[in-house]
Amino acid sequence: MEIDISLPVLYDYCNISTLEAKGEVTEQMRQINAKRIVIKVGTSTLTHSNGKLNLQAIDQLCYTLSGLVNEGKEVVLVSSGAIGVGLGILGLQSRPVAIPEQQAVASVGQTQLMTVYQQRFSVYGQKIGQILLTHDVVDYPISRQNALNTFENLLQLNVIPIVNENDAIAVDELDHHTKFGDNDQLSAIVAKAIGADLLIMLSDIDGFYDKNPRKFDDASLIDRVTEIDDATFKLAGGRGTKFGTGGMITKLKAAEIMLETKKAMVLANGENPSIIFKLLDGTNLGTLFMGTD
Ligand SMILES: Nc1ncnc2c1ncn2[C@@H]1O[C@H](COP(=O)(O)OP(=O)(O)O)[C@@H](O)[C@H]1O
Ligand SMILES: N[C@@H](CCC(=O)OP(=O)(O)O)C(=O)O
Repeated sequence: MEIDISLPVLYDYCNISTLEAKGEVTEQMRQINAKRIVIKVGTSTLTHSNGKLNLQAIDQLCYTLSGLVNEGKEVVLVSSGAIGVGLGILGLQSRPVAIPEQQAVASVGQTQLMTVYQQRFSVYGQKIGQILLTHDVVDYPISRQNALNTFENLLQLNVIPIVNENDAIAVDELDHHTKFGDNDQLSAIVAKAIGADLLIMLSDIDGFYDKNPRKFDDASLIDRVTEIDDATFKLAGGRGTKFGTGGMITKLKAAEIMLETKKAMVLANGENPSIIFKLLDGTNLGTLFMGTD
C-alpha cells in the first residue's frame, strides 16, 4: 500500500517540536501504560467557529491515531461533530429547535464526517469502521453483547472503530429512552464496556480549571484530580461554543465513570491532537483524573 508522506506529517512534527510541555514527565502516566485507549474529540476540536471543518486538527488526529495503532495500541475514536458539521454544510447558523430537523442535520453531518475520516485515515493506510450507538443498545444485554463483539473484532483486525451517538435516530420518549445526550459520557460508557485502560478527552481547553477560564481570567489549571465530589462539580461550568454540548459537567461525569472503574482519564487541548504521543510518554499535559489506589 502506498503511504503518502505529505503535508500533514510535516506540519505535525513542527507542531510537536514547538509545543510547550507544561510540566515534568509524570510517573502516573507512565504507570498507566495504556494498551486499549478511547479518544474522544468534541465538535469544538473538529470544526472552526464558522462551522467549517478544522482540517488541520482532523489530519493530525488521523495521523496520530494511525501511529498509535502501528505501535500496537488498540484505539477507539469517539467523535462528535455530526450536528456541527451538518449545520455548516446546510448553511444554518444555529441548531434547529425541532427534533426531526436536528436529526436531519446530524444525518448529513455524520456522512460528511465519515467521508473526511475515511479520506484522511486512508492516507496513513489505516482502516476504520463506524459504530453508531443508542442508549437502548447498551442497556439491553443481547444488543450490548453484539456491540461489544463488533468492537472486539474490529480491534483484532487493527481497525479503528469510530463511534458516535446515532443522532439521526435517538430520541427520548416517555417510556423509551434511546439518547445518551452527550458524547463525553458516551465515551466513558464505551471505555468501561470495552475495558479500556485510558480515556483521552480532547476539547477546546487545556484541561479542568478551578473555574471556567472563558469567564474568569484568574482561573488556574488543575493538574490532577483523584476524586470527584459535589465540590468538584461546583467548579465546572457550561459549554464553550455554540456547537459544544455539556461543557465541563459532562466531562466530570465521564471522569467519574473512569474513576469508579479504577481507570484513568486525561482532559487535554485537542488543538494539536499529536500531543497524545507526549501524553502517553508521560508528559504532564492537561488534567489527569486518576485515583490514588
Ligand atoms: N472549570 C472549567 N474548566 C475548563 N473549562 C470549563 C470549565 N467550566 C466550563 N468550561 C467550559 O467547557 C468548555 C468545553 O466543553 P464543550 O464546549 O462542551 O466542548 P467539547 O465540544 O470539546 O465537548 C470550555 O471551552 C469551557 O468554556
Ligand atoms: N452526537 C453529537 C455530539 C454531542 C456532543 O457531546 O458534542 P460535544 O460536546 O461537541 O462532544 C454530534 O455528533 O453532533
